[in-house]
Amino acid sequence: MAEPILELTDLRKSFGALKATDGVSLTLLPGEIHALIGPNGAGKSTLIKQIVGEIRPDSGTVRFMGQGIDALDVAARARLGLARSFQVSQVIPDFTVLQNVMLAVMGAQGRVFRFLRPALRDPGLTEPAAQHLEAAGLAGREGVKAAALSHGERRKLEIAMALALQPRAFLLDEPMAGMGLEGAQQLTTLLSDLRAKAPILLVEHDMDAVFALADRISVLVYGRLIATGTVAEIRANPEVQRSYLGEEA
Ligand SMILES: Nc1ncnc2c1ncn2[C@@H]1O[C@H](COP(=O)(O)OP(=O)(O)OP(=O)(O)O)[C@@H](O)[C@H]1O
Repeated sequence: MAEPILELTDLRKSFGALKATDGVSLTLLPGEIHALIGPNGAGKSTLIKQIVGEIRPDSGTVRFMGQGIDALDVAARARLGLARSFQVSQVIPDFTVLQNVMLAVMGAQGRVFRFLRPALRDPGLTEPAAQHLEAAGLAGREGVKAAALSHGERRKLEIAMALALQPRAFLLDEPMAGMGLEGAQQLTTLLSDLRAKAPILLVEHDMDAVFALADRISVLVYGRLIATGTVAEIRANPEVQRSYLGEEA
């Protein structure tokens, strides 16, 4: 089997008496979408925060691209290529779509410009930014102010900005939240293509999207993984049915 891009081993995190993460081990393999599902309060966000470095686990390890990253802070993990999207958004509403992605490229290149205006004409920024916009399905919208984008287009802009980091893994926290049916379908297609660039750990409540996209699904309940498997395996798992899917499956 291919080496995992991301590997969690026996992670544990308690808040007082509450075990928010209770011995979680999982892998994210090259090219896959691995969905993490579970009821509200199961500990999905707490797990993501331990991966990106916002919360220190009480015990257990996180390895990324074959390297232990437990000692690294959020910025150092991001520089290694761990891209988290959709929860914290740094889109600048008054800047155009292209300019927003250019700023992301600038940040990723670690370049510092004395004056912003000439920098925003620099082909070293415009060209990669235009490519990321195309990959995110926003070609033709470069000159529009970010504030004027629809909700779905804004998600695409966030994907383009995440692509600027040249990520080795995407951590996506509820990308479908607030999307209409059509927007959710478009985003599903986009995410499906995105896995070729980097594998995706997808936290999502929209089960249509999860079943359409996931190569594997892990189910978290009260901080514990109760199952990991393919869509068919998870749908057929009686414990998952009882604990989470219920009538949705
Ligand atoms: N900083 C904190 N201090 C104390 N308790 C916390 C803290 N963060 C999370 N919790 C608790 O840990 C548990 C897991 O929360 P978490 O937000 O990770 O769940 P979740 O699966 O992401 O939920 P949702 O699907 O609603 O976003 C919850 O009971 C929550 O109240």
